[in-house]
Amino acid sequence: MSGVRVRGFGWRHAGRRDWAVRGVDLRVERGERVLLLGASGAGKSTLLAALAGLLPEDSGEHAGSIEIDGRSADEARDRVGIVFQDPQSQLVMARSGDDVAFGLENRGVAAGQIWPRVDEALDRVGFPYHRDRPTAALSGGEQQRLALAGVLALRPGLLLLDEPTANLDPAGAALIRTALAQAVDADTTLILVEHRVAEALPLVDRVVVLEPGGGIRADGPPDAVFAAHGDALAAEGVWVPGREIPPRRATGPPGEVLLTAERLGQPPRLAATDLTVRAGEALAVLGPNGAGKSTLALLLGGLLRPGTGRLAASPELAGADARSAPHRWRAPALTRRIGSVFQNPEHQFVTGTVFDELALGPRRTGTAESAVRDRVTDLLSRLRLDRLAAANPYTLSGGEARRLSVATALATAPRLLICDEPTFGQDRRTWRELVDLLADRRDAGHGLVTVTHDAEFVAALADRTLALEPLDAGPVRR
Ligand SMILES: Nc1ncnc2c1ncn2[C@@H]1O[C@H](COP(=O)(O)OP(=O)(O)OP(=O)(O)O)[C@@H](O)[C@H]1O
Ligand SMILES: Nc1ncnc2c1ncn2[C@@H]1O[C@H](COP(=O)(O)OP(=O)(O)OP(=O)(O)O)[C@@H](O)[C@H]1O
Repeated sequence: MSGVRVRGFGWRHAGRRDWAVRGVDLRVERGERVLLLGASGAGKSTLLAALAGLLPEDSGEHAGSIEIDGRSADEARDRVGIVFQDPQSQLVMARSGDDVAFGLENRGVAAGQIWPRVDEALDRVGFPYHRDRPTAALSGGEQQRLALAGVLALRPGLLLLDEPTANLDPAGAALIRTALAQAVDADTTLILVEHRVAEALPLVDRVVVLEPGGGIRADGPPDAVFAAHGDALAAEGVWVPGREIPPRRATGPPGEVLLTAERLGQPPRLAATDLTVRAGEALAVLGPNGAGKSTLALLLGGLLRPGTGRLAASPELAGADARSAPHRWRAPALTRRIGSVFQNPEHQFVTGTVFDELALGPRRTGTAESAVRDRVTDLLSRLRLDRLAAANPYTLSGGEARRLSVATALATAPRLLICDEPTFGQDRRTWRELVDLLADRRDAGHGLVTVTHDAEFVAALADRTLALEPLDAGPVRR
């Protein structure tokens, strides 16, 4: 028997009342290519982790069974390759090439084959550096390419990918799709989780939709699934291809200047950049992986001291503060003036519950407790996080964690909000809710800077764009 057999499978994470997945029956034959869909929190990542044998018994309660090529998921681990939603959590070695080689060594690949396979995999994903590049000096998109190279090098029989192109620029995402199409041969089974359905469709021949709360909502060839269930799936949050997304343009002209950057740079991560940020305007920062977008976000957010050039806040943003450079402001003043959402939400949380995480900023800036409660309750409900108020932030799904990090930055009602990839990993419904929330802030006169690869987000919300040029890393030597 070959392929994947899931029978009555369920999993309830320790500490949670609700089952993350339940009653799932699924058969996937060897060589099939499946797109696994479902609303944020429907249990897609949990099911992938179960298939990869990565849900330890003591971390939750389990029902039903999983078999891969006739073996349990635990026993079949050497046939499976998985790329997690957060690629950084997967990188273990200090040097990029060693990270890919590590997996091959673990699986007993002959020594003479290891480095040729490492270099081939790095080429396939367009990794732009020599294999000695430190993993700590990679941008988000570069980390994602490396995590993919690590898995493709293994040539696994079952390939499990959780949002593998979410951090990539459009050219990088297209390259990865080509690499995947080549890697997935008749002997390889692919199960792909990807909210952006249109981009994933060329890679798959079947769509399986998880029903939040249990079971499978729809299963079959993509055209048939969307023809039969398109309206219902769109209403539940699935990105059904071909549906219009109404834009949210600014309702008035931009207001006062909040920040001015002149020749602002951070060699070698960001070349000298000029820009102004205004109140009542949504500015989108675009550019290829590694161009310095996240570095610019940290600089504008006052979280990194400028390497070169100058960054100054206007009196409109700095108030009576004599210091105009945001990195010189004390923490409470900075939090009130500028909110930052990092690229990796899971590195940002500091308290034990979702509620406390949201309350932290307002409490630190001296807001009265009753006002804190009102504000937190409002954000929880707008971002569909109410049922998770008591959950530990580190146990959230990818999409839930992303929404929490945006809500956290908004909780102090800062005049300026800087977001690094705010919409990554969102289903269509939560994406819309995030866009509306950010648009409301802009229309209320707040400034908004977003770093993004999300073309739909730019089309829906951005009033102005700034495209960073690629940094010239020179030709790659392997
Ligand atoms: N380690 C954990 N401990 C407790 N609960 C968890 C844990 N991991 C996930 N959950 C919960 O299980 C549910 C399913 O999460 P999962 O990550 O599988 O969803 P998902 O469909 O992949 O969502 P997304 O599209 O947002 O990434 C969510 O409600 C989440 O909060
Ligand atoms: N700690 C670091 N030390 C040295 N170089 C770094 C460090 N972090 C990132 N870099 C490099 O700086 C450049 C800019 O990184 P940054 O994360 O700002 O890019 P980005 O445009 O946000 O990329 P992505 O779209 O992939 O997220 C990249 O070439 C990256 O390899």
